[in-house]
Amino acid sequence: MKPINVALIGLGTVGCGVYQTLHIQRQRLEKLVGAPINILTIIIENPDKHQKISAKTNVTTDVNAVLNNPEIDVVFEAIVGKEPAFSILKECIQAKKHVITSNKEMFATHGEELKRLASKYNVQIGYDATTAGGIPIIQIIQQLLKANQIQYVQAILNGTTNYILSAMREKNITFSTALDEAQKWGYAEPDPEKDIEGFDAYYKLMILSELIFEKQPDLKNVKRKGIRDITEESIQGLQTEGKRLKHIAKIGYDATGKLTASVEPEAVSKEHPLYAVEGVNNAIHIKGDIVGDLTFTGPGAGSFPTASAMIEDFCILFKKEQTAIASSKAHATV
Ligand SMILES: NC(=O)C1=CN([C@@H]2O[C@H](COP(=O)(O)OP(=O)(O)OC[C@H]3O[C@@H](n4cnc5c(N)ncnc54)[C@H](OP(=O)(O)O)[C@@H]3O)[C@@H](O)[C@H]2O)C=CC1
Ligand SMILES: N[C@@H](CC=O)C(=O)O
Repeated sequence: MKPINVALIGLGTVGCGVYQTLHIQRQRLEKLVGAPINILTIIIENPDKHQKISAKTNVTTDVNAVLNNPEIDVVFEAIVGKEPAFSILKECIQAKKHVITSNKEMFATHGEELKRLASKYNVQIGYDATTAGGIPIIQIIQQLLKANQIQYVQAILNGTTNYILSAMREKNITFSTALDEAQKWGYAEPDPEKDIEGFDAYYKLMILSELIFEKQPDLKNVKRKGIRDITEESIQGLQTEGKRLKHIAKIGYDATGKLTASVEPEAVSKEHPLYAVEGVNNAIHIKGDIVGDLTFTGPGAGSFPTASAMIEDFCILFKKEQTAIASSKAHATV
C-alpha cells in the first residue's frame, strides 16, 4: 500500500506536538487513513536544537528538501509570521502537496489566496489549528452548520490572555507573573505582544469572518484593545461585584448593515455565555438563524490541543482521498 509521506515545517511547541502525536498514535492513525504514515522531512531554523529526531527523518534548514521531493504528499506548517510561511505554502501547493497550517497571522492575510490556489491545483488546505486551538470550530462551521446563516460571533480566541486574566483573579498574581506562566506552558506567541494587545485574537476573528461572512470588515470598523493596563485591583474589584474580565472578540453586522468587529476586555456577569471559560480555554458563541445560540469550549493553545486540530485535518483529508480512490476503483470495475 502506498504510504502517506509527510513533511513538517517548524518543530517548536506545535510542530513537536504533531511529531509526537504521529508517533504515539501511529497505529490508530494509519488505520484511520488506510495507509502507513512516514515523516520524511522536517524543516527547522536551528539544527543544533533538534538532536532527538529519528534517523529516518531528514532534519534540515533547506525548504527545497520538501519542495523538490515529489514523494511528499502533505506538509504541516507551524512556523511564526506571514513570511516565509506564505511563500513556502504557495510553492508547496504549486508542487501539488496538501497543506495543513496553524499559522493564523499568515492565514488571516493570505488564506483566501491559498484557498484559491489549492482549488486550482486540486489539493486541500487544513487550517482548523489557526483558530481556537483544539476546538474544531472551522470544521464545525464548514461541515455541520451549512444550512444555518450565522448572524454573529462572540468569542474568547486567545489562550494566553484568558490564562492571564483567570490566573490574576484566582491566584491573585501580577500580570507579569501570569504572563511568565503562559509563556512557560507554550501558550504565548514568541512575541507575546501579539497576544496581549489583541492582534492574535484579531487574526483568528478575521479567519472566522472569511469563513462565515465571506469577507473581512473594513479596518475602520474594527476596534482592538489589549489587556496590558489591567490591574489586580480592578480584577478583584469586579470579582466582588460577581463579574469577571474577559478579552472578547466579536463580529457581526450592525444596524446600518456594516460588518463590524472588536477585540477588547469586557466585564461579564454569571449569565454571560463566556463567564465560565477559564484558564487557557477558548470559547466561541455563535447565533445561527435556524439553531439559535451555540457555544463551543475547549483548550485554545498548547502543544497537543493544537496538534489535535492539525491531525484531525490530516485524517479528514486522507479519508476523503481514500474514499475518492475507492469510488474511482469501483467505477472502473463496473
Ligand atoms: N503555541 C500555541 O499554542 C499555538 C501556536 N499557533 C501558531 O503555530 C505556529 C507555531 O507556533 P509555536 O510552535 O508556538 O512556535 P515556536 O516558536 O515554538 O516554534 C517555531 C518553529 O518554527 C521554526 N522556524 C522558525 N522560522 C523558521 C523558518 N524560517 N524556516 C523553518 N523553520 C522555522 C523554529 O525552528 P527552531 O526550532 O530551529 O528554532 C521552531 O521549530 C505559529 O504561527 C503560532 O502562531 C497556533 C495555535 C496554538
Ligand atoms: N498564542 C496563542 C496560541 C494559540 O493560538 C494563544 O495564546 O491563543
